[in-house]
Amino acid sequence: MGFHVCSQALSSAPIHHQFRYIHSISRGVRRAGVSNLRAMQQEEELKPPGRVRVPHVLTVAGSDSGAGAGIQADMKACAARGVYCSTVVTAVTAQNTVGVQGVNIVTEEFVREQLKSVLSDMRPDVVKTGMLPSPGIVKVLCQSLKEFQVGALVVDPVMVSTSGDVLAGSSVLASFREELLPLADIVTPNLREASALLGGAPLETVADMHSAAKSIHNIGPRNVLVKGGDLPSSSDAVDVLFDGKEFYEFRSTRVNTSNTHGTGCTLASSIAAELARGSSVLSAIKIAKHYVESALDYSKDILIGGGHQGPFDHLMKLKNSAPDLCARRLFSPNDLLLYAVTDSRMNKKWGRSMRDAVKSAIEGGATIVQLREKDADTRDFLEAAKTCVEICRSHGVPLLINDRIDIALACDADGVHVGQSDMPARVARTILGPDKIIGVSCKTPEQAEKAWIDGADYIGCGGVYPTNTKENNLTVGLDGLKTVCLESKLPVVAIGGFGISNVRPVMELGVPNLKGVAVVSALFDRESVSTETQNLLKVIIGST
Ligand SMILES: Cc1ncc(COP(=O)(O)OP(=O)(O)O)c(N)n1
Ligand SMILES: Cc1nc(C(=O)O)sc1CCOP(=O)(O)O
Ligand SMILES: [Mg+2]
Repeated sequence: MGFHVCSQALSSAPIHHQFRYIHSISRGVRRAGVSNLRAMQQEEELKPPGRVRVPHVLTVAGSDSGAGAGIQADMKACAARGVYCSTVVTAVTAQNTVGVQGVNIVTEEFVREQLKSVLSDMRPDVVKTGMLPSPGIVKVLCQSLKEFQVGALVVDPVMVSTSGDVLAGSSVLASFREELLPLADIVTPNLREASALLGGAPLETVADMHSAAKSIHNIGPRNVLVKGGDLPSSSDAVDVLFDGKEFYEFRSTRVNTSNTHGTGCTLASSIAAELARGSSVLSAIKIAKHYVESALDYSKDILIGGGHQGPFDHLMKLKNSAPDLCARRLFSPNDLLLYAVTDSRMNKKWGRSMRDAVKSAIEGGATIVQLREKDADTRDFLEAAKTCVEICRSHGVPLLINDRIDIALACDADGVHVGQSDMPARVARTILGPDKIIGVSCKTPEQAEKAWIDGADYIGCGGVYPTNTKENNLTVGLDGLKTVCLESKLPVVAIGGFGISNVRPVMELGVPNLKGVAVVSALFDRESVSTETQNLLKVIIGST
């Protein structure tokens, strides 16, 4: 299959070079009688200018109607790892979290047709196999792989589902041994599959796994990963890799969850995805294992189905929309009512930590918080921000970071606030994705229009009154605020010089877009942040 040579030769090359090279090598090998170099040149010439090749895995597997395993798991894993995934369906199963209720095997002719469609045109970098339910289908696959060579072949020798149902009978075993495994760059049996491939002797210890990996390697695959997730004698999950020379052990703490349906498919397709991205076999396994563990850990408390083995969340996003599991919720313009903006200098002056400042503001009734820490050390800022995220989330109050998109991402804040000379909102939106809150400072209707086009959620308009908190800040006054509010398509929070004595006229402007006031010194340059917040909130509520 050619992958082994590539990975050895390129292990120290930068990842994007490795990726380009794997494409070139695999294309080169495909053309019999043409030198690799010539084929590589032709390949580059064939690529239309300005178009980018993307890593691509073809999965040849069965469909799982419950979507925890099989083709569906492979597609989600590849999507999560940033790799395109095409599919050849070998069987359609009726399946849920209880078990497999039915299997409908696709004809050999139609599997061949699917393989030809994908391999002749779309040229996947890596083929990954899962459920191959008949010796005839294994034969068709092996013939196609010889006709259309690919960069690497990952074989997950699926035989029995996690619920204990047989997905490939013993007749398939001989085809695996004689035809498929000799073509594989890596095969990933679990304990039962490894035992079945070797004639049925049970594997009970890590030493048994070592000798099984070696024996399976003798059948022909370049690498054998025996997965020890079910090993009764170990409290850790141990997987053993044998590459023909060395053994490697991958140990990880078991995730305490029953949501493990599809872990085998996911690990194999994640390995395939990493190989397609240009990783060596060893790195691909490491990255894939880490990814599967993170997804299992994220999903350990999700509930889908009534059976004893649930699916997990490959994209680690489902809980964002489950209000009972996560206090995070979508942005509402009413969150802007009393917007507390912290200030590192004021915290220092009053001997307050960022955490205590945020906690007090929330206790006083702040409806949204922004960490505006202009001279905080990055590491300290990140640590404090993580604590503030926890506090805010436990109170259902959104937390935004001023200016620093990196800190917002690292602490998983709810969003950012950026000004006219900070990172453009359009770029921040691309980096942060659709779910985060983005606010933009605007002094004019034109800036407000641009913020809307760029995908912001709200604008901050000021300085309404003069302020000592921000140097050289242009004041727009109540009239400027009103003009911006009337033109803005986004909700507006007013900022600059607000306190108990002057907040009422702003709230009484009577423009529907104006949703609240953002305040720094009147809350944080005071002895009791919670009392000041409470008192200001009373005035705001009283005037709305
Ligand atoms: C709610 C809100 N509005 C405006 C600002 C000011 O942001 P910016 O113009 O980027 O200035 P700095 O705060 O970075 O000095 C804000 N922070 N919050
Ligand atoms: C951070 C900030 N931005 C402003 C703007 O006009 O965009 S005014 C300002 C400072 C607001 O502080 P205080 O509440 O202490 O006046
Ligand atoms: Mg800024």
